[in-house]
Amino acid sequence: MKIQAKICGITRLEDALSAVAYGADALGFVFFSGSKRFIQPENARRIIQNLPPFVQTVGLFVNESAENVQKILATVPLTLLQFHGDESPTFCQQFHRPYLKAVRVQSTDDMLHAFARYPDARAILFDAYVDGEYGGTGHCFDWKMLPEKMAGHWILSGGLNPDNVAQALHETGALSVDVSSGVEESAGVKSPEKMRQFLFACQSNC
Ligand SMILES: O=C(O)c1ccccc1N[C@@H]1O[C@H](COP(=O)(O)O)[C@@H](O)[C@H]1O
Repeated sequence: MKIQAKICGITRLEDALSAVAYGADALGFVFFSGSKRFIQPENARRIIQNLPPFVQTVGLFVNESAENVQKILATVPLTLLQFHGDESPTFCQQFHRPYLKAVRVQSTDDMLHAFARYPDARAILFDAYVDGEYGGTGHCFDWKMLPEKMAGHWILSGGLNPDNVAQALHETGALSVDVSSGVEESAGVKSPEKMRQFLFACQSNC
């Protein structure tokens, strides 16, 4: 099975085009003003307009107001929403768009409950729990916490990088991965070489 990979925290067109050239399936745009990777909606729109048509464009939100999410949706052609805060199922559903719900994992139960709580999510994304942070931390969680059987589609995230992604895929059996800080040169600036190595490791895992 082909591994699907998302590169998150895109802020520059050249990084987006490199990620796509190296085989990324999805690009993430962070609309959370508390992030070092925050992008203005107009800039995200300009980047997306220059992408080939079949690349998924993911808008990442953290406890944003519904009004602001709607405003961003009116400006930016997003194909998927990623809710990475404490959003309720009702909140996530109201936009009538496919969405991912992120869970910052502290236990196996957290993961199992997420599928029951967000039954209409396209996938549940498992990220590391870091006190006081919402994501993009570069920390892994203990992959041994992953349950034997998942109740739906899921995405492995948190602290992945070119050096550990092959091992992560091997140990967890994940079919989809998401990475942000592990393929950067500096916050919000991606490294073409790290993205190439990361995506090559994913493709070699088929
Ligand atoms: O990337 C961010 O800045 C960010 C901010 C707030 C919430 C989530 C964020 N990114 C997501 O975090 C995970 C893990 O990132 P990393 O690879 O450990 O740096 C990933 O799913 C990003 O989409």
